[in-house]
Amino acid sequence: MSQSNVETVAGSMQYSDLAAQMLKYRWICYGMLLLTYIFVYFDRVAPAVIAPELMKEFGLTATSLGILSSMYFYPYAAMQIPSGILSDRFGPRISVTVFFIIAAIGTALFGLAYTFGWIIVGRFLMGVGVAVVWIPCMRILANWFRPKEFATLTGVMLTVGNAGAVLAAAPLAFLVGIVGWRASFYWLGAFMAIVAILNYIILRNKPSDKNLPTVSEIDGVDYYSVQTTQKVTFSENVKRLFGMKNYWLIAIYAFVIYGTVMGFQGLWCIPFLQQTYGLPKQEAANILMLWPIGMAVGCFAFGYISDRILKSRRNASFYGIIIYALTWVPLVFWPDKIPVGMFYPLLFIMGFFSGAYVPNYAHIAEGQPHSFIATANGMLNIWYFVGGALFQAVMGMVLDSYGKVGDKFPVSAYQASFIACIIALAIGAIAMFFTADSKVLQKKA
Ligand SMILES: NCCCC[C@H](N)C(=O)NCC(=O)O
Repeated sequence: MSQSNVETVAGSMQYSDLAAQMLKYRWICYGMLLLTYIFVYFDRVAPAVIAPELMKEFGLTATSLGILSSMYFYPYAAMQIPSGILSDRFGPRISVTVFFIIAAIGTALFGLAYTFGWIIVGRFLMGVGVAVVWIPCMRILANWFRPKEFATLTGVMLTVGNAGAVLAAAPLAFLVGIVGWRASFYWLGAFMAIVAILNYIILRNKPSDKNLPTVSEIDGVDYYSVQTTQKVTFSENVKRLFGMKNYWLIAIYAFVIYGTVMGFQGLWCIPFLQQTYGLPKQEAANILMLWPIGMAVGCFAFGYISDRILKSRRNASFYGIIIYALTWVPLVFWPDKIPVGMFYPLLFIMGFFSGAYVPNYAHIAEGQPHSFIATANGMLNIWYFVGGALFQAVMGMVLDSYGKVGDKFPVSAYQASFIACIIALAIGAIAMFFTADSKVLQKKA
C-alpha cells in the first residue's frame, strides 16, 4: 500500500498517525503470539510433571509413558511444512486460531481420557495443534517487522518458550496438587480455547488488513524488493529452495546443533552424570536444569547479536557454534575428571551457546520470495527434529557398541559419543562458514 493509497483509505487521518498505529499494533500481534507460544512449551513438557500420576492411573511402563509423551513430537514435526504452507497461503490469523482450538481440544481430552487409546489421541491432537504457532510467527515477523528485528524477536520467542517450560513445572505441580491432574488439563484446554479466540480477534496477517502501511513504506526502504519481484509458483519456490546451497548448509547446521542438544541434554546427560560420577538422580537433574536456563538466555542473546552487534546471520551462527563446540572439550578430554561443581556453569554455558541456531530462521527467510518465507522456515525447522531424533539414537548406538560394564556404560563409551558430537559440530561450523550471508541487514532506514 503506497502512502497515497493509505491516505485515500483512511480519509483525513495523517500518514504519521497511521505509521505510529502500525508500529504499535505489530507489538500487539507479536505479544499475542508470545502468549500463545508459552502454551506450546507448556504442553510439550507437561507429561513429565504428572508422570507418576499417569503411570499409576493407566498402569504404564516407562516405555509406554515414553510413547505417550513422544506422541506430541511426531505430529509436531510432520506439521512443520503444512504449517508454513498454511501461514503463507491463508495467513497466521486463521491458521493459529483453527489449530490452537485443535490443541485446546487435545489438551482437554488428555485430562478427560480414561483409556490409554484416548489419552494418546489427546496427546497427538496437542502436537498437531501447537505445531501451527512458531511458523506463523515467522510470517508475522516478516510481514510486520524490519529484517533487523527478525532474529531478536525470534530469540525472544524461544526465550519465553523455554522460560515457560521452566515455569510450567512448578506451577503445574502446584495446580495438580490442588485440583488434580485431570482438572488441571481440562481447565488448561478451556484457557487455550480462549487464547485461540483471542488470536482471531487480535491477530492481523499484515498491516494492510488494518489499512496500515508496511515498515518498508514507513522507512522508505524496500526491504524485500528482491524478494517480491519474483512471481513464481509454489512448486517453483520449493524447487528453488531445494536447489539453494544455503538451504542445505543451514539444514546441516540445524541438524547437528540441535542433534547434540537433544542427544546430551535431552537424553544422555543424566545417565552420564549418574554412571560416571555416581550422582543421585536429583543432583544430576539439578545440574541439567542449567542447560535450558542457559539456552533461554542464549536464544535472546544470539538474536540480538545477529541483528544489532554483528549485523550478520552467518557470523553470529558461525562463531556461536565454534564456541559451543569448544564447550564440549572438557567432556571429550576429561570426561571423568571434571569437578562436579563445575558442571553447573558448564551446562549453563553449553546451553547458552547452543542458542546460536536462532539467526538461522532469519538467514533462511532473507533468501526467499516474501510469500514463501513461512514455508521455507517450516522446511528448515524439520531438520532440528530429525537431528534431535537421530543423535539420541546414534549416541545410544555408540554407547552400545562399547557395551556395559556391570550395569553402567564405561567412561570410554561416553567419551566416544562426545567425540562424535564434537566432530558433528565441526561439520556444522564448516557448513555455516560456506553459507552466503544475507545482505538485507545492510539496507539502511
Ligand atoms: N524438540 C523441539 C524442537 C525445536 C526445534 C527448533 N530448534 C525450535 O526451537 N523450533 C521452534 C519450534 O517451536 O518449533
